[in-house]
Amino acid sequence: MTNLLKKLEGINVVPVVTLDNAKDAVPLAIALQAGGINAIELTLRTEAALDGIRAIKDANLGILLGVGTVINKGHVKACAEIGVDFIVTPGTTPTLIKAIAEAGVPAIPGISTTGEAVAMIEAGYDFVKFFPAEANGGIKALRAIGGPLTQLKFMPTGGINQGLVRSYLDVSSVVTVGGSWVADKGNLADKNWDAITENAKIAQSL
Ligand SMILES: O=C[C@H](O)COP(=O)(O)O
Ligand SMILES: CC(=O)C(=O)O
Repeated sequence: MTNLLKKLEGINVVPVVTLDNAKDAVPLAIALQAGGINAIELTLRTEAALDGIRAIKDANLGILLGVGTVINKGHVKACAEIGVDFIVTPGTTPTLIKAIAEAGVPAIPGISTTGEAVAMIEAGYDFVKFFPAEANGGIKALRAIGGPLTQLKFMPTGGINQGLVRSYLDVSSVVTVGGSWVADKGNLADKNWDAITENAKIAQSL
């Protein structure tokens, strides 16, 4: 997983996006890249998601292509077939982690407790998602969970906004944070790519 971690270092925020229209995927990815963010996490929460993910893959933009809300074997298989760069899970079960291992796709498994974090260390991971970060106690909880687990790096996600990013990035175990505000629903619906580029620039400057 170290490779993936290295690729995400220096990216302040991985935009988490739930697409309603697959046709928006490529212009969105280009808008993020124009703002200096070379990664995206598209969630598998809509019908449009897989077509959007395929469109970004086929466009060969060089953006780090992540897929979120991966919660079953079918999702993992689809990600492996498309050849995405990484999988993100909101939470992780033994069945799911086995499917991910068998598919051989890099992943950032979601955890919210110390026990789950230890289970991911057991499974061979050194980089996990802390989700839902703010609802789970935010930075205070993240520091407490990570305290004894010095080998673990984190991508906190959930409830993190522009004002909170810097304080998360200042935690030494945090590599990057996930958040939906960079490519928010309003700007996506309006196809306001310039506004999304501007949000990305701001996120990268924090
Ligand atoms: O499900 C929530 C997303 O992963 C992150 O969204 P949020 O940044 O709006 O909390
Ligand atoms: C929350 C998130 O990033 C996911 O659904 O995987």
